[in-house]
Amino acid sequence: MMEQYKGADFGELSPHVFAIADVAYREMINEGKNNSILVSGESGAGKTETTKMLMRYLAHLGGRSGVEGRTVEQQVLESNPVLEAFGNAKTVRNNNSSRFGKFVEIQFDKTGRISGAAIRTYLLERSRVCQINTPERNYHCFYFLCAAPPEDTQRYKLADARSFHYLNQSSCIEVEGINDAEEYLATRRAMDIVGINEEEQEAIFRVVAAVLHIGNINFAKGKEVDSSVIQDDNSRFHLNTASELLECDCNNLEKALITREIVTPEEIITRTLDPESALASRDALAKTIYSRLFDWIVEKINVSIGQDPNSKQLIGVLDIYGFESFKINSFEQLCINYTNEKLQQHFNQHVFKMEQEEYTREEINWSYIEFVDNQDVLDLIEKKGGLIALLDEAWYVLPRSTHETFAQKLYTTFKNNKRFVKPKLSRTDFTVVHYAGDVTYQADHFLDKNKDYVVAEHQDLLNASSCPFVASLFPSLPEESSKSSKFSSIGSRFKLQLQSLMETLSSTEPHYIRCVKPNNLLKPAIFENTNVIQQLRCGGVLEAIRISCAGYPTRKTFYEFVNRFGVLGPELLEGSNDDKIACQKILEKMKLENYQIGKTKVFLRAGQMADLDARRAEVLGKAARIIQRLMRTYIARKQFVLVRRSATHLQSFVRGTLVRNLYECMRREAAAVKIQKNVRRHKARESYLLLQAATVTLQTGLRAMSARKEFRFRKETKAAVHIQARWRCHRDYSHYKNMQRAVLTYQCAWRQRLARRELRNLKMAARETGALKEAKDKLEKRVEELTWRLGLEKRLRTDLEEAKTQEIAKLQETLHDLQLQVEEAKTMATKEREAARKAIEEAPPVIKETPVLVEDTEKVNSLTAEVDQLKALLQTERQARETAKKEHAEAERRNEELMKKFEGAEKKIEQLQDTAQSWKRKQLTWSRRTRCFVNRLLQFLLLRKH
Ligand SMILES: Nc1ncnc2c1ncn2[C@@H]1O[C@H](COP(=O)(O)OP(=O)(O)OP(=O)(O)O)[C@@H](O)[C@H]1O
Repeated sequence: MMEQYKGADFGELSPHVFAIADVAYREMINEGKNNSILVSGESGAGKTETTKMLMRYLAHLGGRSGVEGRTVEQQVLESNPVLEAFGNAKTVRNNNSSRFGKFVEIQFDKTGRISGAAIRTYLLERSRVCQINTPERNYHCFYFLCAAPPEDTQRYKLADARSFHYLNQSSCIEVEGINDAEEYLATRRAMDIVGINEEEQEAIFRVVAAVLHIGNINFAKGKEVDSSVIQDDNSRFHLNTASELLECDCNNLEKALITREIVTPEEIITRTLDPESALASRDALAKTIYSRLFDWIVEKINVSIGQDPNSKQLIGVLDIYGFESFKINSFEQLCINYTNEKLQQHFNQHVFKMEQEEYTREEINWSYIEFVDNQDVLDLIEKKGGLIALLDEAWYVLPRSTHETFAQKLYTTFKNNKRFVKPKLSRTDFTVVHYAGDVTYQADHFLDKNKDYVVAEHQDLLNASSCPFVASLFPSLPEESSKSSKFSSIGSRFKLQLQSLMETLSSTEPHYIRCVKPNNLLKPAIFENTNVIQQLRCGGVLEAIRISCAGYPTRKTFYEFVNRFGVLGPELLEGSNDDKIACQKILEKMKLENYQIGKTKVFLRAGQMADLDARRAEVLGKAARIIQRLMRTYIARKQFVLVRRSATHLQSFVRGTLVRNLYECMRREAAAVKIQKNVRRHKARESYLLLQAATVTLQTGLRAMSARKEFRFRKETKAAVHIQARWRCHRDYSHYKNMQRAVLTYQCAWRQRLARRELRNLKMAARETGALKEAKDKLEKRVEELTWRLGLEKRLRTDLEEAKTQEIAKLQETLHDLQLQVEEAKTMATKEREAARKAIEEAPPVIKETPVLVEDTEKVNSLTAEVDQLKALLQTERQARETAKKEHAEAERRNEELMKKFEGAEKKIEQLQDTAQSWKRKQLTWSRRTRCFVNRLLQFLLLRKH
C-alpha cells in the first residue's frame, strides 16, 4: 500500500492515511512548508493506530541509514510501544486507550530524509494509577511487570497482579489479545532500540514495582486523635519493599505518609494525618512518582532520538485523546474534551472561518456556508472567568472552597450560558454542551485533581534517595521556583500547553484525519449507523464536505500562479506586465470553468489545480526531455571522448602489462623447462646409474654363476679325464697283464713242449752220440748264458719297475694298483724263473739218458732254433716291455700334463674365485648404493608430498 500511494496524486486513489501523509510530505518537499496532520476522533476510533501508520509511512519515505544500526525512524517507531506500555490502559471504550496526548514532530533535512524527532506529551491521566473501575485496567506496564519472567518478579518482590490494590480494584486483570508476559519482553526490546539502557530499564521497572507496593500500604487509626499508623505486617512489608526499591529510608517514607509539616513564620509544626488523609498522601505519592517516571521516559526518548537543529522542515503528527463521555466524568474528561474542542476550533478556523473570510476579502462570488462554531464552548472553559479560571480561583484564592461551593459558583456564573447546563436534582454536577455532545461532569474531585504540586515531604524523601535514577526524578528545586510551582494548577498549565500546541499547528499547513468509530462493541465489520453519522456531524465533517464541494480549496496569488503556470502559455505573457490578465488568459487557454478571480488571488475548484499541475508537468516534462536529450548528448560525447582517451591509456597500459606478464611468463616457462630438463636428466641419470649398477651386479652374478658352472664342468671334465685315464690305464694294464700272463703261459707251455721235445731229442742224441756231449755243454753254457741274461734282464726290469713303482707311488696313490700288478708280474716272473730254473735243473738227467748223437745234433739244432725263437720271443718281450715302458712314460707324461692342466685349472679356479669375490664385493657395494638411493628417493617423495 505504501508503494501504491507513494507519489500518487491526491484523490487519484481511494482515501487512505498514506495519501494524507504523502500530500504532507510532498508539500513539505516542494513548497518548503511545515505540515501537520491532526488525527482526531472518539476514544477507540483508531487515532493511535492511524498515527503509527502515518509515522511508518513517513519513515518509509524519509528513511535513512542511521548510526550504530539504530535509525532515527526506527527509534521514532519503536517509541510507540514504550509510550503505550506506560501511557496506555484498557478503558470501557478501548482496550489500548492512550491516556495522554502526543504530538510527534518529525524533522527532515534538505534531502527529505528524517534527521530528528521530538515527542511532546500532554496531560497523562494520573488518577488512573490509584483508581480504576471494572472493566478498566491500570496502565499496561503494571500488568506486564507482574507477568515478567520469575527472576524479574522475584527481584522486585512482586506477586500476582490480583494481590495489588492498585490493580485489583477492577476485576479485569487480563485483556483479550494482550499477552502481558510477551509484551513485557517486547517493551524491553523497544526500550533497547529507543536508547534506554539496561541499567535505566532496571531502574524504571523498580520504580513501577515500588508504586505497586506503595499502593498496598494501609493505615489504621493511631493512638492520638487524627493520627494513623501502618495497619499490619503486610503493609509494613510493602512499606519496607517500596523503600528498598526506591532506595530511600523506610522510616522517612512512613513519616512522609502519615505526617505533614506546616511551615509558619514562627516555627515548623508537624501534624499527623488520619488514616484517610494518609491514604490520600500515599496515592498522591504514587501518582507523582508515576507521572514523573512517564515524563522522564518521554524526555529520555527525545534525547535519545535527538533533534536536528538545522532542520527547517517538519511534519507534526498529533494523536490526542478522543472525545470522552462516561457515566462519571471528572476533571480528566474535562481536560480531554477541552482539547478536542480546541482541535475542532482549529479545524473550523482553517476549514470554514478562514476560508470564507478570505472569499469575502477577495470579493469573489460566494454564498456563506453555516457551520457549528464551538468558540463559545472554548470561552466557557478557557476564557477569563471560565471554568479553569474558577477552578484555580477556588483553590488558590478561596482556600476553604469545597467541590460544592465550586459547583455553586459555576451555576451562578454560567447560568445564562447556553453551553452550560445545571442538571436537575444535582448539587455538584454540571453539563457542558460540547461540539460532540453533552457531557455531565461530577465536580467532586475537581479541586484536588487541579492541584499540581508535590508534597514537600515526598519531594525531600525521594530527592534523598540513594538511587540516582529516583533522585533524578525529584530534583531539588530552587527556593523561588519551588514556591511558585507549588501553586500552579494543572488546568491552567494544560491550557498553556494547548495554546502552545495551537500556535505550533497554526504555523504549519494542517491536514486532518477524522477517525470514525464504527461500533462500541470493539468488534470489526459492525457499523452502528446512528453512531457513525453522529460522529461525522459532531466533527463537522459534513460541513467540511459541503464547503469542499462548493468552495475553492486551492488559491494562489496572481504572481504565484503566473510564476507556476506561465510555462503553459509563455506567448501569453509577452507584452503584458499585468499578472491578473495573464492569469485569466492562461486559465482561458486551459479551458477551465467555475474558477474565480479575486482581488489578489485566483480561486480554483477542487481538482483544477491538479489538472493544471498535470499539464504543467507535461510541458515541463517535454522541456525537460529536450534539455535532458541535449545534456545527455553533451555528457555522452564528453564522456565518450574521455572514455576513449582513458581506454587508449588503459589499453596501452594493459597491453604493456600484458606483454610484461607474457614475457615474465615466457621467462618463467623457459626457466621451468630448464629446471624440468635438469631435474629429468638428473632423475634419468639416477635411474640409469641405478639400472647400470643393477645390471652390472646382475651380470657379475650371472658371470660368476656361469664361471662357477664352467669351473664345475671343467673340474668334472678333468676328473672324468682323470678317471678315464686311470680306467684306460687300468684296462690296458690289465690287458697287458693278461697278455703277458697268456704269453708266459703260452711260452711256458711252448717251452715245456719244446723242452720235452728237446729232452726227447737229447735223450735220443745222448743215446746216439757222446759227441754230442760237447754240443750239449755248449748248449748248456748257452742256456746258462741265456738264463743269466734272463736273470740280468729280470733284475734290470725289477729295478726299473721298482723305480717306476716308487716314482708312481710318489706321484699318486692310485697307481698303487699298477705297482701291485707290476709286483705281481715280478713275482710271476720270479716264479717263471724258478720254474725255468727247475726245468733246467731237471734237464741234465734227461740229457744223460740220451746216447744217440745224431739225434742230439738235431736236437741241438732244434734247440738252437728254439733258442733263436726264444731270443726272438725275448726280443718281442723286450719290445713289448719297451712299448709298455713307452706307454708308461706316455701315461706319466699325460699324467704330468694332466697335473699341469689341473694346476692351471686350479689357478684359473682361484682366479675365478678371486673374480667372483671381487664381483661379490662390487655387488655388495652396488646394493648398498641402491639402498642409499632408494632411501633418498623415498625421502625426496615424502618431502614432495609434505
Ligand atoms: N485501521 C484500523 N484497522 C483495524 N483496527 C483498528 C484500526 N484502527 C484502530 N483499530 C482498532 O481499534 C482499537 C483502538 O484504536 P486506537 O487505540 O488507535 O484508538 P484511539 O482513537 O487512539 O483511542 P484513544 O483515544 O482511547 O487512545 C485498536 O486497538 C484496534 O484494535
